[in-house]
Amino acid sequence: MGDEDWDTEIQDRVASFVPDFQQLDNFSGRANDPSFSCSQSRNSADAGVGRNRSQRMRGGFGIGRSFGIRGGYRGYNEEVIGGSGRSSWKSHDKTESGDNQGPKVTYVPPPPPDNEEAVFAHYQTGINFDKYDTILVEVSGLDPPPAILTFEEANLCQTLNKNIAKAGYLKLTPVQKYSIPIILAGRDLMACAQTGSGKTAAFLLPILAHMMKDGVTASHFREQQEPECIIVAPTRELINQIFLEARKFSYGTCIRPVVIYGGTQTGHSIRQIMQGCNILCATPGRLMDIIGKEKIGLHKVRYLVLDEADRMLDMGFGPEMKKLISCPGMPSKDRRQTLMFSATFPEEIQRLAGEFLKPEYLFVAVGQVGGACSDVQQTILQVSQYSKREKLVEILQSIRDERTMVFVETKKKADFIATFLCQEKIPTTSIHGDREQREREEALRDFRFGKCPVLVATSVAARGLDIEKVQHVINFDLPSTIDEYVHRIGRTGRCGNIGKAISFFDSVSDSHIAQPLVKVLSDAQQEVPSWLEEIAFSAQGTGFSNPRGNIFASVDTRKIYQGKDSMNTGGLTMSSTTGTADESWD
Ligand SMILES: Nc1ncnc2c1ncn2[C@@H]1O[C@H](COP(=O)(O)OP(=O)(O)OP(=O)(O)O)[C@@H](O)[C@H]1O
Repeated sequence: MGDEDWDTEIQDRVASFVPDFQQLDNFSGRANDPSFSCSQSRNSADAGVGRNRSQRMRGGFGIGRSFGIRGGYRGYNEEVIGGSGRSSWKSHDKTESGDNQGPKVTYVPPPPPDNEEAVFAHYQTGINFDKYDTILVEVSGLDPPPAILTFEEANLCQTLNKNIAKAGYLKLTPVQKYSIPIILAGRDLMACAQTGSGKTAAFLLPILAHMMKDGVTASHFREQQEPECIIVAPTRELINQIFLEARKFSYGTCIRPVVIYGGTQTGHSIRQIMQGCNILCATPGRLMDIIGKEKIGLHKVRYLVLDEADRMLDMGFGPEMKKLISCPGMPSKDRRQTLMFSATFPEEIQRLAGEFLKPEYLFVAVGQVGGACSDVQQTILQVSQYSKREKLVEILQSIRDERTMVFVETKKKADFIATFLCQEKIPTTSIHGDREQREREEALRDFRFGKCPVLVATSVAARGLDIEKVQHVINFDLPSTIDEYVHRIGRTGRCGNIGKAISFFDSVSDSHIAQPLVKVLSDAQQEVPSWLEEIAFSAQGTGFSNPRGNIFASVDTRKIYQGKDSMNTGGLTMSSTTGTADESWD
């Protein structure tokens, strides 16, 4: 994972997927060997694979390319922070791409299909969807509105209700039951709920309902647009997915969502915006670039949403988000509604979030904060680096063409493993930050539609992606943090469906994660192998004694820091509605 440095992507936009087959033999059993190379990954940052993992555990906003909170090193490969966005909000950059380095980006993504059937295409909820109702929910903060139990109680307008029905939504998920009334009541919110449990609709529906009630007018062609809502997410594919959800729920209304993200032609982003923009879905780099080019005015922003908020606030994107909220024209936190969603919310990130949220924001925790989705059957296998490829092939051959995501640590390795699997006659594609955006989207399409049932991915695909029928996740390499593990395995077992996650544990390189892994497994009532318990036990006293790396909160951190000056303690009371969360992670 250490190779996913943010600015390497700028330099290496034209990488093509033409793996060097001769190199494959060199790869055997030397996954972390920096000497191992591949022709399409001409990226010196890949040498970072050998970095000491402990470097990744430090926190706080910093400068440059140092490592961040919970392994949140600067930027992964998720989004290029445009040159203009780094130093000032205003762009003086005249290049099309907005990036000062690297070749001009000319990719214009194809427009999404706009026939009604395609807009509302969805997959079925699974057999465990109703079990969501038994998950404990905790709400903290002053005077929260009561949860709703049905869509009718939300009192949304007719068009929204029709769209909800066409999307196949019959019942609210827990995060929706609690978040929708909170957002409708105009409150700021930090919400944490397990992967695949409907957080996107939990913020989109009430925002759209408000906008409809307020009589937001259709925006027409203008050089500068003033959106009412800005949604940011860390990866291009995820923000595109959120845009498609926004387009679905706003279907037949005058509200116009627009998506802009890196790796595509900036001129295309500008043209999309100029045609009218009520809801702007953006990755941070492109957003700051467009603001710098004064194509977006911020005066009317009433809703600011940070999806995967812990990621958006850590070292990678935190500085950009801070810049965003201090851009000229951006309403102060008192005059906008700020909403944060994720499946994981480390304590330090919650503290940083206080800068963005009104002091009396509400905190919703569905189940255990940062807990793995209980619909994913987790298996940990002890496999050494030298046996991983063989084991992978054995597993993939036994599960045949069931859709599988294989996570690896580096971009180079993603290409090598993908090529290797193709040679083994297993149709495979790959997604990572060294691939051009066109290739990334093609890879996702090939995977989504079953042309390639195996997708080898780096952390770029770990969060948020909602792909039908992903039955398996394989961690060929375990990630450096437990939160990343939780997000990765959450690509399966979504919306009440069952999924399986298999992780290769190499006791030489993965012992740092043994303790939090044991905790996550046991919290999700999964079998914990005795060898893993032993490794976790022997790791005690080595600096990892807190199972979540000492920076994880099970609940609203305002409770822990109540009365301490450094914390945002505004309006904290407990108003647990259906039970209490497990606080043992503190
Ligand atoms: N009430 C509902 N009824 C039926 N399907 C739903 C409902 N809410 C959400 N879904 C579907 O469940 C899937 C997962 O939702 P979503 O992507 O919003 O999850 P998430 O909680 O944001 O996950 P992640 O943490 O991985 O980002 C989507 O396909 C979505 O359309």
